[in-house]
Amino acid sequence: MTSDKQTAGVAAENHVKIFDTTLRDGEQSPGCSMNLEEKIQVAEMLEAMGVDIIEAGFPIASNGDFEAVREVAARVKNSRVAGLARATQKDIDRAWEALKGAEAARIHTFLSTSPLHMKFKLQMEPEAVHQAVIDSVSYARKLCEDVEWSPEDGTRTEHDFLCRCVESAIKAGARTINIPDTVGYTVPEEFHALIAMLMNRVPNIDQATISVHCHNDLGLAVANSLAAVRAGARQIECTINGIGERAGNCAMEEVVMALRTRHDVLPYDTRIDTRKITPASRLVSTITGFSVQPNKAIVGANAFAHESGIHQDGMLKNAQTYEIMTPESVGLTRSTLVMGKHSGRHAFKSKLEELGFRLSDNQLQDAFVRFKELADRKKDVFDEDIVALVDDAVVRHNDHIRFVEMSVVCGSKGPQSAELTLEVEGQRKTARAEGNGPVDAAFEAIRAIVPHEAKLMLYQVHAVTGGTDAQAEVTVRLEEQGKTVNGQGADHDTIVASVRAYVNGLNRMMVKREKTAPPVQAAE
Ligand SMILES: CC(=O)SCCNC(=O)CCNC(=O)[C@H](O)C(C)(C)COP(=O)(O)OP(=O)(O)OC[C@H]1O[C@@H](n2cnc3c(N)ncnc32)[C@H](O)[C@@H]1OP(=O)(O)O
Ligand SMILES: CC(C)C(=O)C(=O)O
Ligand SMILES: [Mg+2]
Repeated sequence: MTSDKQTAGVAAENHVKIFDTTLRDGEQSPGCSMNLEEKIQVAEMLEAMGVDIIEAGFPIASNGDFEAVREVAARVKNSRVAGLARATQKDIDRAWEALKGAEAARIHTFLSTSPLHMKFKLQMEPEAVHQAVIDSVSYARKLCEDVEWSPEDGTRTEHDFLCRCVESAIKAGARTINIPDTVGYTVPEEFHALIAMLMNRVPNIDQATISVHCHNDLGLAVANSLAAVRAGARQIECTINGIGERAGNCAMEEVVMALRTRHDVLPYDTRIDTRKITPASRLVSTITGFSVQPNKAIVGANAFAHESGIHQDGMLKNAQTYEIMTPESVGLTRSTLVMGKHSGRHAFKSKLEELGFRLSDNQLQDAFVRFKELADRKKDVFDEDIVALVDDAVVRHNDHIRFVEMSVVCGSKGPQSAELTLEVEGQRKTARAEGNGPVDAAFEAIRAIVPHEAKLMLYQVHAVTGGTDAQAEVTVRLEEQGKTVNGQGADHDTIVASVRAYVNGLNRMMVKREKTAPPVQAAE
């Protein structure tokens, strides 16, 4: 390990460390999967935002997770990189193996402490759990100077036992004690009291930073995290767009903007460059296929939109009448370049930068070709069109299966049919199929070209802008042997967008199959 960084040890009085777990808990969202390249893109964005600690994955879980943690650890220089491990030597060894190349690393080890989890899940007596906490933290500390320990299901743990485990974990060398509300059960007053209780009762608590990790099952993850900070917590675990297990985790954009906007009553600072919030949200939504609900705080499409007359009147007179923060403060810039069929590559690139995208040359080229095609067909090309189109180009990068062309016969007479050409591992294949409507026929044609077991669980169409020439954005969810993935596609033709989305889902399923291949077992 290299030198101690600002992120190790006890936090400065009013500084709240941001521990982002988009790449670990976020990736545990049903339907979510990121490949290595995508994880690196997200990690680089998090580093650029000023995230203190990036939890890059759970290295024992799969070879894909191990490689992702190792690559992120090797590349990221300005944030600490953490890897998750259960309370076993093989998990901790595997995490350290992935992390040891990092400029600043953290092993995050956890063990359930609630009666319910100990009895039914771990099938361990409390004494054995307590001993395992000491053993796992001590072992991790032999490898890495920065160790975080979490009592899983902390908010449903008996207080005496929680205090005892926390004290022992600190004695064993944990520098951060993270209190997870694993099932999103607590409420702000109760969580505040729990953190205050730990601050008062655990004798060596001042040797560690208290962290919190809140889930959103009751929609309280952000409120609970803020209550904990008021009680003395100085690290918040969160994810971009609040993605994560079940209803998700505390949303980074919300908690950071709450601290910034209400600094008068919450006088705590983070290192986050809030102008990177919108691009980060877009990147994560594109990569995971999880669209952001329009009324989502901070990053939803409507978060800064004003439609009713009285509000618009107020906004024209003084924006503060209806805006408690500026769109610019979260990186939402008002458009300066109007795009159309006469726009060139330079303007397109500038527009993408204005919208917060950073594309490789190949992605830029793909997106530009599609932009020109769209501009030829569509009178007004809005920012939303460009976002949808670029999302599509980014998503499709490195695909094994690619859409080439398609024609459909549809209408009320039937039978509806589709003739589709895909490129599979570089080879063109064509199939014709009939179906119950053109989308069904097109999906049948995909199944004929790429036979697979996955079932279509969800099919959703959304118009990117108004007007009959609007682009369609389609989301599908596929399920195969209990594993789910989301696929997204955009096109001015709804059926083509549907095929793009389905093909994207199949590509993601291939990544998921690779990632869930049995992990290489480290020696016990
Ligand atoms: C609250 C959270 O977010 S925890 C993190 C959740 N994330 C994940 O689970 C990531 C994906 N998971 C996986 O890939 C797999 O579950 C693996 C590779 C981690 C483990 O796979 P398997 O060895 O097949 O075990 P499986 O998942 O079926 O069961 C979990 C085992 O870990 C044990 N376990 C759970 N938590 C812990 C812990 N913190 N420390 C030690 N053991 C634990 C369980 O008791 C169970 O043990 P058992 O097999 O003796 O009954
Ligand atoms: C691993 C732990 C911190 C977790 O994700 C949870 O308890 O929710
Ligand atoms: Mg969690």
